[in-house]
Amino acid sequence: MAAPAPSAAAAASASPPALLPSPFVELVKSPSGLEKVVLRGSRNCCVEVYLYGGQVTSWKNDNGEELLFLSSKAIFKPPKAIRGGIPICFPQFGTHGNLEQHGFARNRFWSIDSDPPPLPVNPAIKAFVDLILKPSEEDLKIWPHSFEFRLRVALGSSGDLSLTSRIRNTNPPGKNFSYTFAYHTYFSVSDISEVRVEGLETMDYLDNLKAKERFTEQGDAIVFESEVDKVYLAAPSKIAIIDHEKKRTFVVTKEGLPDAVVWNPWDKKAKAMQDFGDAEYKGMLCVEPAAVEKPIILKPGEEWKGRLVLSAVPSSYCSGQLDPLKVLQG
Ligand SMILES: O=P(O)(O)OC[C@H]1O[C@@H](O)[C@H](O)[C@@H](O)[C@@H]1O
Repeated sequence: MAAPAPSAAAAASASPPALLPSPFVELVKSPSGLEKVVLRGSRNCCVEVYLYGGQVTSWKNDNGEELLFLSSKAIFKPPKAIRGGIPICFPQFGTHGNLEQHGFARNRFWSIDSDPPPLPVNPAIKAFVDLILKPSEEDLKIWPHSFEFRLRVALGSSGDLSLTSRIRNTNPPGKNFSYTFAYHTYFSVSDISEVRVEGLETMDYLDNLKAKERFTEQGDAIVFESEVDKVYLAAPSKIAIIDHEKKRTFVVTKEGLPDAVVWNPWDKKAKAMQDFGDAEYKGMLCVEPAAVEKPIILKPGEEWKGRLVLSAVPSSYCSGQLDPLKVLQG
């Protein structure tokens, strides 16, 4: 049976500076009392990751502009997941199973992993941190599987943010497990009605607003005029979110994650959420690389890897000069 994951306080007291890989990485206490790791890049580029949820809550570019949405009403206290940033949905996405919505990884305390198994060296990485989550005795009662979930959060020298998840089945022989997963990424946008998403045209999707019924998207880029909650199936590895007003394009690159969820709660649902401002739906959009339709199955000893890379590039879409294909193909 796996040892329970240490609490945040235990993680902090067991975290001398040597646990952190470089001077660009710092463990600090936030005003809420929760601990977060701060990754610093060039100029004002910076990423913040809470040990609670293993959750990225902030990603700033060179100019110090925030690129992720974090609700002004977010609650930084268990058992609620933090509303915004990049919650990790594991071992269940949404209501695709019997566990609580989006699984439990997003409201557990993760630890700093000082000695992770090696990952391929990427010279473009400026700062990174490795976190780990193992199930507690309580977790094993609700999901009876032993696992090691390692998460590397890395800030590239050009300001790219990457999240690499490695999930290993540490059950005894013969005990497979299966799970669904998502990087529930909340992007900050200037005005949702000025945003379009490219890369999901003509894709099949399950509509969560219509009892998960399957439909096919039309041929145009996706724009937003009302509540959206769709799981696009077998989506391409690159998706572009074009913010006309900000003249900024987010490029989402995903590996090992076939699906992509697109969510905006719009006005009515926004009002119903305790930890979300009534008008905040106008300034956010979730595009979530995911594995939903086909659960991932791991045998004991097997490991799965799922990766997300985010970059924010200036877009000249307003002038019609940028070829959308170039954005999508990198
Ligand atoms: O409020 P939660 O549990 O964070 O979920 C927010 C939304 O997350 C999205 O990923 C789901 O598709 C939606 O159905 C859900 O409402």
